[in-house]
Order: sequence, then structure tokens, then C-alpha cells
Amino acid sequence: MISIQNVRYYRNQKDILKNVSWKVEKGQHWSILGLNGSGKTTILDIINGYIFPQYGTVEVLGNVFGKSYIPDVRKEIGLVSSSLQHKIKDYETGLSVVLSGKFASIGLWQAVEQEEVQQALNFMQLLGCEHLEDEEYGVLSQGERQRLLIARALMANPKILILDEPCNGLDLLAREELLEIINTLSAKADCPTLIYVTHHVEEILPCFTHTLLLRKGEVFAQGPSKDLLTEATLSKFYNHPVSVQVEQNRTWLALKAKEQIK
Ligand SMILES: Nc1ncnc2c1ncn2[C@@H]1O[C@H](COP(=O)(O)OP(=O)(O)OP(=O)(O)O)[C@@H](O)[C@H]1O
Repeated sequence: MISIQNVRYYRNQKDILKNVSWKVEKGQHWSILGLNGSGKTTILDIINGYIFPQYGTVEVLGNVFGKSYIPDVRKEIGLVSSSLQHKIKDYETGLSVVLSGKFASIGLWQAVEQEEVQQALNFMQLLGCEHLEDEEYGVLSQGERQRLLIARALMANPKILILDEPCNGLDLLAREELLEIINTLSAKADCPTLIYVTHHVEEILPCFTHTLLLRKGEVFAQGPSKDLLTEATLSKFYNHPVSVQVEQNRTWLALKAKEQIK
């Protein structure tokens, strides 16, 4: 699905990604975990062909970047990010936001078939936001917007769906509801490959079979989530001792208090 080999990307003589190699196979769902400034967004921009690394190779869905027509590759990738969230106009209705995903447009400018409307309503039902059909986007809560944007991304039938910090700005209940929906989506036979980007370990659902730990522009570790989300690995990753609790198949993290650190 995605193969990045020895990628280096720098700006103003500063390395932003250093020797990054990462492979995503069909059937896997990945989380990308990293602190602020670790290079998560830069990797996403590279996968989407918005920026090109100075060194290394990038292949997405069999398309080698540099030898492929990037707009065609992008059609196969759904991206839900805060920058997309800000581009949607306040007056758009929930339904038109979702429908516009069919045409990869901001705003709905084309006539739509009844079949497409039904498809949009089905995705809205899957995301638990069918009641927002006639609501204006501008008045919606953050959690409601995220649901619409995920439904919107699914309209294009993407092979890869990138969720870039989708729980940002959500309260505890809204976050858990959205995670539950993502979990349901992941269980569907036709679910795209999911790439879930986050700062928070506890958001890594069991459906994210694999995790990429990114630190200061480098791959700290990658592999099956259950092998990486351990006290030993995460303490090294954060460069601070942490304690780990596993509840409902999710990992919850706390920094160890000074007196607990030997
Ligand atoms: N165009 C650019 N020019 C200079 N520095 C940049 C540029 N783009 C990114 N950076 C720097 O590269 C580093 C990685 O940025 P990136 O946005 O990929 O991190 P991130 O992991 O997504 O961070 P966050 O979690 O805060 O969103 C940061 O230190 C950032 O300031």
C-alpha cells in the first residue's frame, strides 16, 4: 500500500525527516505516534505528493513518485485533517459536505444522482451523523464535523484513509464515540487501509495492528502495536519513564512520578 525507503527531507539546512523507511501492507491498519514536531505531517504530505523528499523513494499503491501522475494517486487516498476542516464553508449542509467527497471538491458544484445521495446517507449513518443532513457545517461541534469529514472521505472509495489527529479538540465522550465509530469502520470488509496519526497512546485502538513511532524526524521503532506499546519501549521513546496500563485492549500511559524513578 505504501513503501517509503530511506527518505530524507530537509528545509533550510534542517533535517525534518532522516533516513525514514516504512512499509504498509494490505490488511494492516497503522497508527503513527509522535510528539509535536516529530515529522508526522511531513510524512503525510510526502505520501500525498504535496512535497517531495530530496533523497529516497516513495511508492504509494504501486505508483512510484517521480514516475506517476500524482493527482491520480491522490484520488485513491482519503485525508481527514484540520486543514481540510478549515476549508469547508460554514453555510454548507451536512449532506453537501459528504457529497462533495465524491468529486474531491470543496463545495458541491455538480448535479448529483439519487444513488449518490443514498450512498452519502449510508456513510452518514455508518458515522452516526445522518441527523446532520440539513444542518449548516458552521454551527456543528468539532465531533460532528469530524464525522462528516470521514463520511466525505469515504465517498471517494479510497484505498487508504488517513485520519490526522481526528480526536483533537474533542471532549472525553465525543472522543470515545468517534473512536468507537472508527473501530466499527475498521471491522467492515471493504474498509480502506487506515493510517491514524496521533499524539496520544490511548487513542490507538486494537484495530491499529501496527504502529510507527516517530521521534525527531526519525523512525524510533515500527511493527506490531502490541510489541511496541510497552513500558520499556515507550519509556525509551519518550526518554522518560512511563507506566502503562492496558484496559479494554488499549494502552493508557502515565509519566512516572520522580520518586518512582530509580
Ligand atoms: N516548510 C518547512 N520549513 C521549515 N521547517 C519545517 C517546514 N515544515 C516543517 N518544518 C519543521 O519540521 C518539523 C516537523 O514538522 P511536522 O509538522 O511534520 O511535525 P508533526 O509531528 O506533524 O508536529 P505536530 O504534532 O506538532 O503537528 C517541525 O520542527 C517543523 O517546524
